[in-house]
Amino acid sequence: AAITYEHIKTCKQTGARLGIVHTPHGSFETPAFMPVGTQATVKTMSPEELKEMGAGIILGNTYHLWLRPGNDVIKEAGGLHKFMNWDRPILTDSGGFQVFSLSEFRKIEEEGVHFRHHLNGSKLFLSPEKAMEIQNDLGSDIMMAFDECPPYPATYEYMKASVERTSRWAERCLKAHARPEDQGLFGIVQGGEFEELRKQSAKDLISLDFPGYAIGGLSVGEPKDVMNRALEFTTPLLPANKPRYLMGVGSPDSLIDGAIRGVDMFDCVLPTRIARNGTLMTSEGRLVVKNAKYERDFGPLDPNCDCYTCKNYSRAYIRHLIRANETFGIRLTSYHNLYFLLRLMEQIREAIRNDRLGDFREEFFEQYGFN
Ligand SMILES: CC#C[C@H]1NC(N)=Nc2cc3[nH]c(NC)nc3cc21
Repeated sequence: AAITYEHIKTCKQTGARLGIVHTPHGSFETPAFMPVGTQATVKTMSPEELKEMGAGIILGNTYHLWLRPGNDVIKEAGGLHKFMNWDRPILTDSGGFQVFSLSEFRKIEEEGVHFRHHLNGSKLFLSPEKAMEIQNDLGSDIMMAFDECPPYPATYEYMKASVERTSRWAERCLKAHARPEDQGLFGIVQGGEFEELRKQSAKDLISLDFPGYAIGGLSVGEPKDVMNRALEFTTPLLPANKPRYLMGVGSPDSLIDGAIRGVDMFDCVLPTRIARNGTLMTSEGRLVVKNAKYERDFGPLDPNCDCYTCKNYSRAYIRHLIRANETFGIRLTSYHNLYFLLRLMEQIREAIRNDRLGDFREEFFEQYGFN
């Protein structure tokens, strides 16, 4: 099989698990954070820098790469790994969420989704089969099924119909998947905050025997306790011998709380997105480097960080670059934020090894300033 999960151990203090996911482009330890490279680049970072900071796997987006430069161009380049010079694992999302979050006037039918191009308004159509064809062309190690992404919040009736369609589409994805021996296809469990529907969705997808399962429909604006509760009744439904991927998550506290609830894989645009306006994740909480109080602060962004940015540059210098709109400033802040989250995942894995993730949560929340 293209994707296999090796369970190492479960934390004695929490439900968190330490594991390794094996893919055709190498293996990565879990719980893992996946930097997002939507348009075939993790914004401003080189592959060498991503490796240096310990990124084991990165994410690409079917929707964006289909529209530009086109999956045909990337296929001709020899696939996304060659095109972007990244020889480690790549996971691609299927486009379902981007249609829901980027495009208007979408019309959902059994066949697929009709919508407008989010930049030039031209008419577009995505279906389970089309999403499989694009990801097969991209050659990602992990592909996502094409799911129907309901708005948040949604009524029970709407969500029920949506879950049933997502299950029918998952079956169509499996049938259309050209090279299961080279690329692993993950099903996406839906159902919002309704336990019955999460159970139904999980049951339908498990019967199709995917090599891994994503939990969709979260990190779409719901309160954190709603997300945590949904995780508590969803992750136990999923097979223990396969990876569990929580899509679109997240902030440091959500990564810890997701790992505690048995999640193995995460992705989020947060680190690079907030880096672009000079907001940094540090061991003492968030820091907005443009703030005047850093004008003559010649210390590192984070005194407890040993990343390239924190070892070589000061808050004052980075504040100056960001205010002067110098690209190097965004590179330094992006590098630090990605490093911060990747190091947090290493600390979570270490805490699981030592059966103390609950204690680590207390220490981290106290220092970072979470309630
Ligand atoms: C409804 C639904 C759903 C999921 N379906 C697919 N294909 N991708 C996702 C990406 C996400 N990103 C975030 N938050 C940033 N939540 C996500 C959820 C999904």
